[in-house]
Amino acid sequence: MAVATVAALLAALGGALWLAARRFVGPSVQRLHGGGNSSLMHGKTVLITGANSGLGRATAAELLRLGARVIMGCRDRARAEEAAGQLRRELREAGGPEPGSDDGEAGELVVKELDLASLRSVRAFCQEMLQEEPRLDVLINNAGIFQCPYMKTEDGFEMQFGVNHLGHFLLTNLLLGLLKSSAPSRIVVVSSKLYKYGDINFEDLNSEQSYNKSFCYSRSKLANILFTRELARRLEGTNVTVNVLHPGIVRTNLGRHIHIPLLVKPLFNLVSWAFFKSPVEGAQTSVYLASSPEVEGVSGKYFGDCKEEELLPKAMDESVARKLWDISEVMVGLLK
Ligand SMILES: NC(=O)C1=CN([C@@H]2O[C@H](COP(=O)(O)OP(=O)(O)OC[C@H]3O[C@@H](n4cnc5c(N)ncnc54)[C@H](OP(=O)(O)O)[C@@H]3O)[C@@H](O)[C@H]2O)C=CC1
Ligand SMILES: CC1=C(/C=C/C(C)=C/C=C/C(C)=C/C=O)C(C)(C)CCC1
Repeated sequence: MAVATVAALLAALGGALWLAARRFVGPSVQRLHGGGNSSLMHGKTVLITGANSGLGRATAAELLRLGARVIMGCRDRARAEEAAGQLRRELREAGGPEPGSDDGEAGELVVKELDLASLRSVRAFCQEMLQEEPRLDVLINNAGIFQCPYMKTEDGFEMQFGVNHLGHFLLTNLLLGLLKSSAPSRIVVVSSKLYKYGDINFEDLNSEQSYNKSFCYSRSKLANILFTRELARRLEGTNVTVNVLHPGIVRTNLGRHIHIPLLVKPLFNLVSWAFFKSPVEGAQTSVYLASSPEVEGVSGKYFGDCKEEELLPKAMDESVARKLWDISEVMVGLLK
């Protein structure tokens, strides 16, 4: 018994040391696209949804560093202003471009209110964008909600499908004119590998007959991919590209609806610290698709770790993609 306890303690200690070594010895951040060019995004305006937290915040930081003017589309103004203040401080400390300096609008951060769970908010946001912004070079559909209890959006849609797919569907459609007039321009969609476990069950898109929070998340992420592929088809010849990505597993606030007993939480934190990507690491594919000359003209593709990846046949089904587009148009009121 005593031998078994000592062996278990030694194994735990060894494991902890190995994890610590893995964190501290390896490179701190891998910028997979070698993004050291601090003027790559000068003169470009980028809109990022959900930019106050996690991947969106890290994507904003990286694109600011590359000289972009970044609009943060966020549902909570106070949280967004706090994140914007931190991002401005970090940029100053890193010696990046000062807003209002000779670099013009390089490094400028603008906060605008956008609640993707409200079609009214999406419409008001887009109206403000069209009135105030002369151009939009990159739209990053990043905001997301993961495995929440059954909830409905203001317009009566199941929350994960409503925010992750429908809100972004309306947003993108209402901004397409601005993106086209700013071409060459790009749309980047943040999906997840978990799309593999989803299906588009057209007969119950609001999950009123049954609700499974994992399935509904996966379905919304499959919808992101089908949307991207159908939009790429519709945008052929316009010089507006659209690509979709999975970021890997990343240490963010996305797991806020997962209940973990208090006593087990430290173990989860240790595991995520050791094995999950940091937000900056997770943001690299978004930044790559938003800025790299390597993907100029590339459209309708799926990426992970800055490389194109294959999709399951269900994510490439053109008839499902078209049907989802048509139904989404009706759901968000673009077509009566
Ligand atoms: N983290 C991961 O391992 C993975 C993440 N992803 C995807 O990455 C994207 C970013 O998530 P991540 O950074 O991890 O998670 P976070 O929870 O840290 O960030 C999500 C962002 O989305 C915003 N958001 C949520 N609901 C709404 C809404 N109704 N209107 C506007 N904004 C909203 C949040 O705002 P607020 O702070 O106000 O809640 C927050 O800014 C998501 O699309 C997610 O599905 C995909 C695969 C893996
Ligand atoms: C680590 C960790 C958590 C787990 C989060 C997870 C497991 C999120 C996974 C998200 C994925 C994989 C999304 C894919 O699209 C909790 C529960 C918040 C508690 C604190 C530490």
